Amino acid sequence: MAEADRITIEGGFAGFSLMIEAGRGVADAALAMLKGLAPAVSGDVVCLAGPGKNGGDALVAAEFLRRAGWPVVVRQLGDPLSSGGDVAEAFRFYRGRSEPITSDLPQRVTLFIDGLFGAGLSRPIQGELAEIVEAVNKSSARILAIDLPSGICGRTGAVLGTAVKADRTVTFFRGKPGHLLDPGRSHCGVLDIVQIGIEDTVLQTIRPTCFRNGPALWNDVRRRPQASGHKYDRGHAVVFSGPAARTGAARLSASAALRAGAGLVTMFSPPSALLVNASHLTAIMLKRCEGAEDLFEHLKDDRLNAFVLGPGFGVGKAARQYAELVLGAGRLLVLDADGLTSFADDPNRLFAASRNGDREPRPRLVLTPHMGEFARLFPDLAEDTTLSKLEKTKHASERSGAIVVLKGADTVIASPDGRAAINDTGTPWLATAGTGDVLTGILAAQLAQRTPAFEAACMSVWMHSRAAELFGPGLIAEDLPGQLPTVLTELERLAT
Ligand SMILES: NC(=O)C1=CN([C@@H]2O[C@H](COP(=O)(O)OP(=O)(O)OC[C@H]3O[C@@H](n4cnc5c(N)ncnc54)[C@H](OP(=O)(O)O)[C@@H]3O)[C@@H](O)[C@H]2O)[C@@H](O)CC1
Ligand SMILES: Nc1ncnc2c1ncn2[C@@H]1O[C@H](COP(=O)(O)OP(=O)(O)O)[C@@H](O)[C@H]1O
Ligand SMILES: [K+]
Repeated sequence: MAEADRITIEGGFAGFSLMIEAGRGVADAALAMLKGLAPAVSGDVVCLAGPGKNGGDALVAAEFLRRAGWPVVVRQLGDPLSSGGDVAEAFRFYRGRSEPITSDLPQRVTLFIDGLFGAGLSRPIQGELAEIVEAVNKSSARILAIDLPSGICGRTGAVLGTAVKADRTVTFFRGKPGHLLDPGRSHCGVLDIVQIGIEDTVLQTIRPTCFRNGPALWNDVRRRPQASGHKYDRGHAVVFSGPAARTGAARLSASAALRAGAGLVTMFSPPSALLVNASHLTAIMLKRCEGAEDLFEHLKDDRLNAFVLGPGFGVGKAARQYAELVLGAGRLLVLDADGLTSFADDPNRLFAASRNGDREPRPRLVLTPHMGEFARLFPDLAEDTTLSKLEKTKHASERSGAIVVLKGADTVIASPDGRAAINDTGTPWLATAGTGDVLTGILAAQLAQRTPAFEAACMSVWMHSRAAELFGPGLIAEDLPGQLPTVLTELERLAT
């Protein structure tokens, strides 16, 4: 954002014009929150203005709200005139009341506008400032944050000291990782991104590598059935089943793979589980697979192109051998759950198999850990409190040569080439047993259809979340595959 600012100002756009547009965007969002209320009988709109440009934005917004007839009070931290530049200009632009900030906040407040700190937060909020933030959070008034809720780190989403819990956050030009990564995400409330005169062309110079996940990122490379296509054109996905008492997870994955567009799906089952699998499967095929030799034979059919290993499989030697055989045969692999845990004692062995002597420049392995599984493969990264979830995932991807999907409410997807995406869609109803298994199947279907692995992973995470949103409350894992046709229909509509 600093670079976007710099290029824009260098191009002849005055810094204060950006601040005017930012303040106007904040005032518009405030007016939307105040809609239906009458200024004459409402409490004050209290603008908390910090010492930097975030405070400058607050002062500009205060002036627009004052002109719109609202009773505005500014509580100022520091001396804006001594800050100079755009902040001093904003202070002169504001024609209303201003007092130094203390923890003794006005009593009748309709709306707080939080312009204490934004991108310039440089240390934890402490002392009286922390008391002020807590008093704001406790008040029954609504809270609108400028750029970032004060106390949230824009790079990591972490709370530094304490942080404002906003109902709404207005940011400018593009979002920051801290808007999408927890706990920042939940402190933002509804996120509005407003345009303030920075041209999209600055992105050609900045070349961002981190994205908010969504169809714009991948819908044009999404593979779809061709008019004269054959089922083998859509790939043949394979899911490894666990033993007789643990077959459900693999079936969830397999049915999601079929629904998500794989042309064929086969379950490879140990002999003990053949009967129980057979009694549940129809369109999904079933093959006996007992040990490395069997798998080696099966891999001679090179139409089998994308594999899922892990859900319900069991931890141990078999998982390690199978993963190495599949990768060694040049196939695509989604490794999840027990498949990941099986490499906990020797993650480098997995990373070596992933790189396969670096013969293939494109990643063929996708790891889908939740934070617990991630910590088993990347303990140092998991422990490092200086790294954001985004940075942890990026480092893990670089180290392993695999696409890494670090799951959670704020799933992060990273590629060894440096690209990353943060997913902020979905619902908390996804936190239920088996939904991760469904994700592996959706992913295998995209890989089977030969979508590049990073885009395949981003797309699958988004489709999985969208399926949950469409189903709504009461979701269980079995419900997700049934929503995929609607998700695919929506994506078709977006593509045309
Ligand atoms: N990018 C864009 O396109 C545009 C950006 N704009 C706006 O600019 C904002 C960034 O402005 P900014 O760089 O002046 O930083 P900001 O967040 O106001 O804070 C810096 C001040 O806070 C202080 N301080 C920090 N932490 C502290 C703590 N814990 N406790 C106490 N003090 C602390 C810090 O002190 P220092 O670290 O220097 O000692 C410094 O004085 C951005 O968020 C957006 O709103 C728009 O105007 C339009 C275009
Ligand atoms: N609070 C949440 N909001 C949105 N998605 C969530 C939330 N909690 C979990 N998820 C998603 O649900 C899935 C859970 O996967 P996982 O933990 O592997 O469960 P399981 O092993 O039972 O299948 C992941 O895709 C994760 O991103
Ligand atoms: K703020």
